[in-house]
Amino acid sequence: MAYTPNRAGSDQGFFEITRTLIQQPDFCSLAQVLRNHVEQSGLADSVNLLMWQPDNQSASLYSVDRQQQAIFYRDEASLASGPLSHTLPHPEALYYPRELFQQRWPQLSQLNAYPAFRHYCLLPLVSQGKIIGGCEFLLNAERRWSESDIARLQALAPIISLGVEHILSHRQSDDVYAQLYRERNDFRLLVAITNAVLSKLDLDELTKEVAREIHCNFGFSSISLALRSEDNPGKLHLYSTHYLDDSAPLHDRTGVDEKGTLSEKVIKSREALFLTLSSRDSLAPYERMLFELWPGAEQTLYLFPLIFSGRMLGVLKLSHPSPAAFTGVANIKLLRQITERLAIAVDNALAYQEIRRLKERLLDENLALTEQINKVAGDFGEIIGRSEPMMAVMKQVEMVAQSDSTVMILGETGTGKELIARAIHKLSGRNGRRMVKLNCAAVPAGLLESDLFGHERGAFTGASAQRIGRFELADRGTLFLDEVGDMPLELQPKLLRVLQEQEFERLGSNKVIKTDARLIAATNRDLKQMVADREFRSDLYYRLSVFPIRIPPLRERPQDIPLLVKAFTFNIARRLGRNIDSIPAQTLKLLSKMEWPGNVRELENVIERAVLLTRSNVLQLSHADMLPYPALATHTEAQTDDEIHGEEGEYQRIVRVLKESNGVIAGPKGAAVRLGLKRTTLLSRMKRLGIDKKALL
Ligand SMILES: Nc1ncnc2c1ncn2[C@@H]1O[C@H](COP(=O)(O)OP(=O)(O)OP(=O)(O)O)[C@@H](O)[C@H]1O
Repeated sequence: MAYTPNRAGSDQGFFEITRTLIQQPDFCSLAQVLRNHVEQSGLADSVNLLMWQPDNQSASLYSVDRQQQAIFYRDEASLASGPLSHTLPHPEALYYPRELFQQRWPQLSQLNAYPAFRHYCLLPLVSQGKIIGGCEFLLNAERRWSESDIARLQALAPIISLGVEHILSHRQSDDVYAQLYRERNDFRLLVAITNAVLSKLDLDELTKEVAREIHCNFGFSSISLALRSEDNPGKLHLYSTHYLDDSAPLHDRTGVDEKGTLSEKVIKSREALFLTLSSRDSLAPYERMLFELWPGAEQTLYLFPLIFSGRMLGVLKLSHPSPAAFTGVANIKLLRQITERLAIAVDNALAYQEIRRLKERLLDENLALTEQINKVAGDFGEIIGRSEPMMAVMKQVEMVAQSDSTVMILGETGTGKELIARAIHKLSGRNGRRMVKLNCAAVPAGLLESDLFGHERGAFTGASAQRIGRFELADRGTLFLDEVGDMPLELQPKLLRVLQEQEFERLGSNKVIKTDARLIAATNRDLKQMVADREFRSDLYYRLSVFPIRIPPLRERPQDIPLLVKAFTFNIARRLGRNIDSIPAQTLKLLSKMEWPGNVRELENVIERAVLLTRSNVLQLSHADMLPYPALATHTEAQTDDEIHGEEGEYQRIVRVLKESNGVIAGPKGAAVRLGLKRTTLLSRMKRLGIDKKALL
């Protein structure tokens, strides 16, 4: 039907309105322009645009009121079942007087879009043969629409349809563009995150990097990775980053029980979990931290399971202190994709961590083995001694070896405490594993703790790599703590805890490590006195002294000396490629009469010197070699250790030998060898007695 110009009547008006209608960017402005037009031309008092969505069988309404305020109803069920539903099967104009409209659609009549009117007309809007909606005209006048009015309204309908088509195609291309733009950004982000995470093999670095990317791209303020512990089932290792301050995020690493946490729910269900919490009450203690960091705020949480190859590795937990704006399906989808990549990276990092741990363990094992092999070779493999006191010691060794009891070996320096410790280990059921040794006097106090318990990377300045402690190395074997009397007081409670609970933590870690190491301790100091002087904890003393074995000094068993001299001579001669097959009886007698302050080690040193100087097959020991050693006969058996080696005597002896050796401590001519002491023992004694070598020279 041809358009009849409005009352002012002109083709110009028709072109104007056509141009205006098809230029509108959205439905509201289209409704506004239409209303102005029909009002001015007296065709109607208001206009509603109804848009039909066939996908979900719903309709939306766009309109403006008299004050030009937009009116919009989306998906109103009453719209879809209103007059529009009648034009869908028969695309024809519908007319109703008010009374009938109100009667049939009382609900619609309540809406702002249907103010007072007398006559109602609905024209279908058609595009490419399909109904895309309808245009409602409301007239609030006594008069009804004339034939020519209806003709003009009907001529308007296809132009309105064009306007709607124009808006829809624009909207579609905008949607397509937005979709493409979003997909491109998502893809970029995925590539960036994948590159970032896959290049990080260290879990700390990996989690920091992931947190940074997620914070920058999604605005989450708290990002945590809760990883299940392989060694401790039921425990979670947490790596968290909190963005209270963008330039200085707070990194936190801790271990918690899995039970009762939100992560536990996700781990069990293997499903993501989204929730908003307004109170901390239902949360596990560590999860409450969010409410402490952001007091008074609600927390929106997103938890995604980290699954790789069907294996549940843990949970990625994201939170934000207000109802967040990331509930869009696309963002959730993107976060899921990020989580999938993160799971691969976490699996890689865990595998790398394991390889590094095994490598370190292997290195440490090799070192320990070499140490052990050297030691065994130097020990001649057996304990020499037929004297009564030594036989008693051997009996005690046999008795205690098979049990797992802690043993305390007491005795002066060089009496063979380490040898006895090795014998206990060899005779025990643990002999298939190693005996690990730690000399508490040889390690600086500050390093002793990490030597014993190990440390994590970064636990303290200089801890550039993770280290396994001696307790871990000695697992299922034996740990020999030599010079235990030199253990710093502050470290003693930790040792006591391991003895009581068989567990400890590495420095810088909360992970509890179980140990099944049997402990053998040794000391040449008077621990009882140290307890009285409060230099040694009494609880530790009693715990260590479950089974004490005292090794008698050589002067209490001179009858062992000939045996020792023979064994040392032949073994040393063989080692040095010398052929010595006899020792003069006189020499043996002389040696048996000497007092050996450094005990067996000192005797061994003297024999080694003698073997080196011997030019025949008979051991030659010059008188001069014996000069530094006082004869045993000068002391009676009743004399105590302290009387013979009192602090004063020991002090003078060390000072004298230090002077004689020009302050040289180590080496064949050093003071340690001459005193029959280990270098470390001499150094710790000098420290204890306040001897400053520099002041002597
Ligand atoms: N009964 C023994 N038979 C054979 N060799 C022995 C005996 N006792 C000690 N030795 C030797 O003497 C040296 C010192 O022994 P060991 O290191 O066991 O003594 P120690 O009491 O642990 O010394 P320290 O108090 O200085 O730690 C070692 O070379 C060891 O082989």
